[in-house]
Formats: sequence, C-alpha cells, structure tokens
Amino acid sequence: MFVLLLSLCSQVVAAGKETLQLEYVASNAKIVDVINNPSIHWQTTDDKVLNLGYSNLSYWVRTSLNIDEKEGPYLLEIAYPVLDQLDVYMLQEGNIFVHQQLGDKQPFIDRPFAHEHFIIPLPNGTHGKVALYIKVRSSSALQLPVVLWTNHDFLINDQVFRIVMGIYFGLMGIMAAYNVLLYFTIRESTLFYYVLYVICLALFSACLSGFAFRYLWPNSLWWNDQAILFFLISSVLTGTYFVMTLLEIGISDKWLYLGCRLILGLGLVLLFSSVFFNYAVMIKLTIAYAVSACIWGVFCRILRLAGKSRLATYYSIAWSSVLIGGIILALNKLDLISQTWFTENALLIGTAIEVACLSIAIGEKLNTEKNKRFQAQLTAFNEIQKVNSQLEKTIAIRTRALQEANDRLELASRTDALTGVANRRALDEALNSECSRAKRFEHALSVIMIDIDFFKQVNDTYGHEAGDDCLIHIGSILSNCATRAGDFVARYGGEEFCIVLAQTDGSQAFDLAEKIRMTCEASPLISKSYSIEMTLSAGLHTQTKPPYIGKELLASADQALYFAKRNGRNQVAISGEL
Ligand SMILES: Nc1nc2c(ncn2[C@@H]2O[C@H](COP(=O)(O)OP(=O)(O)OP(=O)(O)O)[C@@H](O)[C@H]2O)c(=O)[nH]1
Repeated sequence: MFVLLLSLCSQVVAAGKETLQLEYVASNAKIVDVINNPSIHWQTTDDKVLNLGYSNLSYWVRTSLNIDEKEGPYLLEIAYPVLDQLDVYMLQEGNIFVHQQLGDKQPFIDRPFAHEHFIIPLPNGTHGKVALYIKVRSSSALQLPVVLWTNHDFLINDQVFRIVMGIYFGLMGIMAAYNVLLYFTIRESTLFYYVLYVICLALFSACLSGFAFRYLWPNSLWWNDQAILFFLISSVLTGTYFVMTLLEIGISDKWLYLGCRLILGLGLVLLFSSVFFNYAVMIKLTIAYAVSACIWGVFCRILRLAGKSRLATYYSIAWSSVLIGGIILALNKLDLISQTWFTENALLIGTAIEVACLSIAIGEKLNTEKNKRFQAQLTAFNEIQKVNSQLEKTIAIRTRALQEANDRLELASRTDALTGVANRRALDEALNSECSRAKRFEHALSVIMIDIDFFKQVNDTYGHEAGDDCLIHIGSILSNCATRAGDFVARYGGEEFCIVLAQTDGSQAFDLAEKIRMTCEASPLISKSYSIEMTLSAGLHTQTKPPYIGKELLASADQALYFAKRNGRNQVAISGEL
C-alpha cells in the first residue's frame, strides 16, 4: 500500500512542480540590502531541495519564477512545516509586489492559505519573470523545499498527501483504540504501554507533519516547539517500558535492566531540560537519544529473544523499520542525503510498519503465554490424575485390608477360640436360620447335643492344659465327621458340643451321632506323656414339622443327653424314644 502510494505521489510531484534553481547566502540583512547588491556571493545548489542542516543563522534564498498567466493561477509551496521564520518576497522589475511573513512562530490563523505547509497564492494576473527572495531562520533542521504549483496540480498532489496521512493516522488510531479495548479486557500491561507508545508516536508525527499545529494547538507557539521534543522523548520512554514488558526484562536481567533504566532516566532528564534549554541544542540531543534508544531496542532483542523465533521476527522487523526510517530522516535532516518524498516520510513509513508488527508481536506473546498456561494446566491436571489414581489404589488396598480385618474379626466373634469350631452365638444364629428354612421348606431338622463323659476326671488327672487339648481333639473329631453341607458344629459351653443338621431326618442324625461316638471311643488323645481315652454321650432330637423353635430343639436334645448320661453314658439317646 505504501509503496503504491509512494510511487503515485512521486509521479504527481514530478508532473506538478517546476524545478527551481535556488541560490543562497547566510545573511541577516534586510531585503533592500540584498536585492541588487553585487557584492553578495550567492551560492548555488544542485539538490532539488535546499538543505542547510541544523543552523542558527539566517539565510537568504533566491530564485526566479517564469509565470505563464494562461496556466495559472499559481501557488508557491514551502513544504516543510517546522520552519521558525520565513519572509517571502516576490519582485517584478525591482518592485516588491508580494511580502508574506510565515513560520511556526506565528499563529496558524495568520497564514494566507490554511495548510500544514506554507502556501502563498500568487496574485491574479501575475505574468512573466518574477524574482523570489526568501529569508529563512529555524532552530530545527533548515530545509527549503520550494515548489511552484498550478492550482490544479497542487490539488491533486494535496489529495494524495492527505490520503497517505489519513492512512497513517488511521492506522495509528485503530491500533491504539483496538489495543486499549483489549487492555481493558485482559489487563495486560504490555498493551497499556503499547497504546501510550502509539499515541506518543502519532502525536510526534503530527507535530512533524504540521497537523498538530493546525488542528490541535494553532495558537500555542511555545508549545508547538516543545511538543516535538516532548512527544519524541515520550515515545522513547513509553517504547522502553513497552520493550521491558514485552521482553520481560526484569531486575534479574542485570545489564539489560540497567540499560533500560538508564534510557528512562536520561529521557526524564531531557524532558525536564527541554523546558529550560535552547530548542536548537535540545533537538540535537533528543535525536541522538532517540537513535541510541532505538539501537538499544535492537540490542535487547538480540540478547533476550534468541531462540524465540516468531516473536523475535516480528520484533526485529518492527524495530528495524523504525530504526531505518529514523536513520534516513536523520541523515536527511543533517543534509547527508537529499530530501525526497521517501526520505522525508521514511520515519512515518517505519513507524507505521513498526506499530503493526509490534501489535502482532504482542499477539504472539499473549498466544505463547496462553499456550504456556494451557501446558501448565495440562501438567497439573495430569499430576492430579496421577495422584488420584495413586490415591484410589491406596484406598483400594486399605479397603481390602480393612475388609479382611473385618472378616477376621467377624470370624473371631463367631468362633470358639479354643477349639476353632463355631461358638454359642454363631450356633444361635445358625439354628434360628435353619429353623426358618425348615419351616419354609418343611424339612426335617436334627440337633445333637454332645457331652464328654467324666471330663472332670480328665482335668483332675492330667491337668487343665491336657483337658483343653482333649476339647480341641473332640472338636476336630466332630468337624471331621459332620462334613455334609448344612452340618453345623459348635461348642455349646464347657465340655458340651452341639451339631445342627439341616434337612436331616432322625435315622441319618442317629447314624452320625453313633459314628461320632465310636470315633471318639476309638481315638484316644495321645501325647509323649499320656494317652487319654474318652467317650461321649449324645442326645438327639429331630423336628419334622412346625413349630421349629431353636430353644425348644436344644432343650429336647439336652433332655435326651441327660437321659444318655443317666443311662450309663457312652451312648446316643433319641428324644422321642425316652
Ligand atoms: N480343661 C478344661 N476343662 C473344662 C472346660 N470347660 C469345662 N471344663 C471342665 O469340665 C468339667 C465338667 O465336669 P462335670 O460337669 O462334673 O461333668 P463330668 O465330669 O464330665 O461328668 P459327666 O458329664 O457327668 O460325665 C469340669 O471339671 C470343668 O472344669 C475347659 O474349657 N477346659
């Protein structure tokens, strides 16, 4: 876009303006002492634009214009808005017919033609050879781009000039407005400094191009000079803050941080000094300061962005473009390169590219940070998942261990500690549940009560320890004999045992009771020091119809046992047959 407009602009300028051969001399004399004074040694220049660099002297510049009335009317343009004082004289045959005082030391309203540049309309009817004398003085760089336009060509050229400026300030405005909205949304300090930087840069460009004087402070002559310094220094200050936040230069980056702090400190000193010291001195210092800061910006990129390729690319293009633009403008102002549309607008082009690239660089940085945050969240999420699964495993192991412990406790609470068979509590539960089942399915249910004969004698003879071993021995005989599903062996208490036989009729139960009795009789408890022979007495009760009541079954079986004892022991008695 810029290249297109640049070429378009160059064509219009080339077609519209008459090339003027300027002569100049450093002199503070009056017009009457300059015209027709053969002792003055006028110097000529081959440049299209007279460029005298930074000079505090007054200069007289002269040329002659050939006016063809048929082509007119004509406008004389001095296309450099920051000149301090201009006295423009036009003479024909030694008579002054135009005298115009111009310059940015006069209120804008005094200009004969409302324009950012200095424009002098030639009086109607001007014809033939006209001598042009300009006395110029400026504390800024002294350039004198004098152009003679026909009205028609001037209008075409001016339209292009305004389109280019409109695009530039429009771009700056959009960038500032968009990023300020973005700042209020995401509160990222880089955006804040970027917006300040863009505003300062745009205002600095507005000062240089004359737009600020025309539209913002047309009557503030002192401020109009100060504003150039103020906004250039402010651009560097806000730009440095921006670079520090964009590149995350903190106190840990010792030398980079100190460098940035030095630039900020120097900027503040210059800003303060600019109020008191001569503009001509301050502008040179400020330009040197701005160029150094710009080079420092490039240096920061080299040290800080090695390896961060995309952000580095945008940043490099941005800073290089403004650096190149600034250098071209500085060389132009110092009269080291000639003034052309491009050299005059190089900084504008550079800053426009810079502002756009920096905006992309911010986006790139935010994007990188978003990805970093996402990665961190992902890592944290994975970590949490890992911990959770570890926790779940640990909980499962603990739960299993707890369950096993509970099972062991449950078993222990239902088991007789000495013999290992079920205890009385478990017997009551099993008997009740078998009673319910028998009632429901109308099964026969048998209960055998067993008691060791003369066990007191065993204890008395062999001791309690041996007695305990005998109880264990009998418990194991019972468990080994009553092995059918539904057989339930329990220690009833002391030397008494009980067997519940589900779905077992009287004859089956009797056979089992006999088998147990005989096994016991035939299996003495043998140890190194003794062999204890034992017999059992058993009472059997079988319930074949309701009511199935546990306590009553036990009582009937116990009654039968009592009978077996009384009847001589070592026998099985059946409750119904007593
Ligand atoms: N070693 C040991 N002896 C027990 C245990 N529980 C009960 N006894 C003993 O068992 C004996 C039971 O004796 P008694 O009730 O007089 O009956 P008995 O001597 O077996 O005679 P009968 O039952 O009439 O044949 C007592 O001496 C109790 O001390 C026990 O857990 N261990």
